[in-house]
Amino acid sequence: MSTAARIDFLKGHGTENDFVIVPDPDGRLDLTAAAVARICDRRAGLGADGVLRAVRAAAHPEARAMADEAEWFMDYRNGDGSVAEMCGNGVRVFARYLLHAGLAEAGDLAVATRAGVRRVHVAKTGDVTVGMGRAALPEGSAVITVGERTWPSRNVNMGNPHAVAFVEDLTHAGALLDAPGVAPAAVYPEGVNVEFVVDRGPRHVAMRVHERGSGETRSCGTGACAVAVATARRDGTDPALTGTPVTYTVDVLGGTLEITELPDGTVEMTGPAVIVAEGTLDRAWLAGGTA
Ligand SMILES: N[C@@H](CCC[C@H](N)C(=O)O)C(=O)O
Repeated sequence: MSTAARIDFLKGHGTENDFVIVPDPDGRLDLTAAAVARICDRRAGLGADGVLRAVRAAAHPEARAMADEAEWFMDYRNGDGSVAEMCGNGVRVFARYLLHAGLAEAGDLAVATRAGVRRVHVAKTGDVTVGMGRAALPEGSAVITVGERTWPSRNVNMGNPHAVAFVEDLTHAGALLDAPGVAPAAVYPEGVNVEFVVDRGPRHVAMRVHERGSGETRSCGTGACAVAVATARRDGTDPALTGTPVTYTVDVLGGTLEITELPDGTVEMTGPAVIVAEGTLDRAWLAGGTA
């Protein structure tokens, strides 16, 4: 385990879904759930929706099997310290970080995640495109409740679980300070990210999200993919049936993402990813001290 007094970090965001990036190439850092929650605290810490620890795939037990395909593993944690399988905005920011740090060249690269290897196209500047893999549409659906209102939802898995509910007005989701009701809870034994969706125009929707482990965020990349997939089923534009790719523009509170589903069921996401700051964290503070 590394014992340096200071730990490097960077801060970045993708459509205002913000992350603290912790470079840990050799996997030496014992990044506990409590330490992640401390970093993500918006008052007493740096503030972020989640943490992206950058570890060489060969140095991480969960990623070693992917090391032939991807040099780097994105160890993603939610703001409360919990582990999640995948983060769509995170993987764009992660790729931007690799370029920024000189650890990868512009062009095509692969990133190992708990949901498998994701292929990313990243230019020197501008948007980043990620192959998000195949969406799964598991059996079972849940009813979402906020206050007096309820909606049926569509179960979409993008490596992580989503419940997509079409609503009349995004304000009906309320303040989203608490997680919406999801019943029956057994549909999502590991918890779920909940998206609320309204139409904005042809193949254009807007969403809000309450994320498992992070609360309401200003964007969720896997959530936007889940929304596009659910909307294509609703609209009858499912590429597996039409044989034609379909692209949805998904507005989130922090910007806009373009999501394309291909006839083979794979999903691509394009959107911004920026690094905004770099610094060091005090190890004693991270371990729970007040230093
Ligand atoms: N914001 C992310 C999703 C992060 C993980 C999620 N909260 C979960 O627990 O599944 C994204 O951009 O996809």
